[in-house]
Amino acid sequence: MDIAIIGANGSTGKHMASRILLEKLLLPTDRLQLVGRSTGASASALYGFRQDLKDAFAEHCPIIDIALRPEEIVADIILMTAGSTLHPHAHKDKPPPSRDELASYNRAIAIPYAEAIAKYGYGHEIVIVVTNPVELIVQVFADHYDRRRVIGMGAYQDSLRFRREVARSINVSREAVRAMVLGEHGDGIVPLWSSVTVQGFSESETARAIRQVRSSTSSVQFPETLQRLRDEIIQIAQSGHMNEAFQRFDTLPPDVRVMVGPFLTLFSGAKTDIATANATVDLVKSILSGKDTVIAAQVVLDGEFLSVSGPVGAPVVISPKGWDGVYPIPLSDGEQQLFFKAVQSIQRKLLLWNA
Ligand SMILES: NC(=O)c1ccc[n+]([C@@H]2O[C@H](COP(=O)([O-])OP(=O)(O)OC[C@H]3O[C@@H](n4cnc5c(N)ncnc54)[C@H](O)[C@@H]3O)[C@@H](O)[C@H]2O)c1
Repeated sequence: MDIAIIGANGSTGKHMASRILLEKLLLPTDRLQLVGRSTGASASALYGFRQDLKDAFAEHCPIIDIALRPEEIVADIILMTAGSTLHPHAHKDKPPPSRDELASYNRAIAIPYAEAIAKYGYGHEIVIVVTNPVELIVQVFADHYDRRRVIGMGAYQDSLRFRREVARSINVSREAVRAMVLGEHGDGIVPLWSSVTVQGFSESETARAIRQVRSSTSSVQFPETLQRLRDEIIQIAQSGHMNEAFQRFDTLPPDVRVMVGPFLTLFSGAKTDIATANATVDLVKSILSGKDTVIAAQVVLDGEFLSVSGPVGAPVVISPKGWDGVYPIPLSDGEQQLFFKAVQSIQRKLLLWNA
């Protein structure tokens, strides 16, 4: 089993590499490939990073290889995390960060990798996309390669966050909560309250707990609530009271915290790289386990879920072969409306970004 990390010199890539070695996911005969650019800082820094990894994990290190061209990638699982990231605009006169800003830059980075994997790869690689905007980059890879082997991380991580935030609000452990977030990894997230189950709670106890912590009575009202509460938090953060902003954040409803949490983290000047790397490696572990698992992830659909075509966060069954099919999870009317709105929003953006 070989794993390649495209963008290994970046902060998310580095955390992924270190966690993969820490968890001993690879045997000494397996290979971890660190992929960077032949120009720029990674051309030399990756050699130093490899040395640091060897130093840290000497006893159980796999072969660590460096690739500085897309066509040199050889791996069974490819983690795509190269690209520009959101920068905080923690200033009143500047607009909040937008995923749109990243699109054309990151699309141009992804295309040569997608082309090279299609041309030189084994044909069985699984590509996990972390780079944002995740729907666009998933589409880029699926345009060149088997769409069933391209999985975007956004909805997976949003679902983990949703589970954690629901658990925190109702005072149980995250492991006790099952829940999914579909739609867009961004403003068009669709938290599925109808999918929430809590271990040890009856249906009526779960419904009561949800009523107490949910942001809006219906999913359709969620975007408006999210916008209003995010604006409030931004205002507090922009006035320089970061501690107060995080304190107010803690009182927000769980579905709103899913979106505002990473936003506020970036706004504070920190990054979401550790959580993202951890979630990505968890997904790799799920794939390696060989068991069919249902997750939410960005995939390119061809009518399999609610007759939608194109990239969107959907419930899929993953296995070592990629995503085998969708899991037909029922959505409430409001959730379905929100989901279709997210699909339209993604498609509008893709038209713009691909023009
Ligand atoms: N899905 C999520 O929840 C999530 C969370 C965090 C970051 N991200 C995304 O992951 C990406 C990386 O984020 P980061 O914080 O690690 O950024 P970073 O700037 O720390 O790292 C990006 C790395 O990509 C490398 N790179 C640029 N062009 C390249 C190329 N052509 N080939 C190989 N490497 C190249 C850069 O040298 C850099 O090392 C961003 O697009 C970011 O938006 C997604």
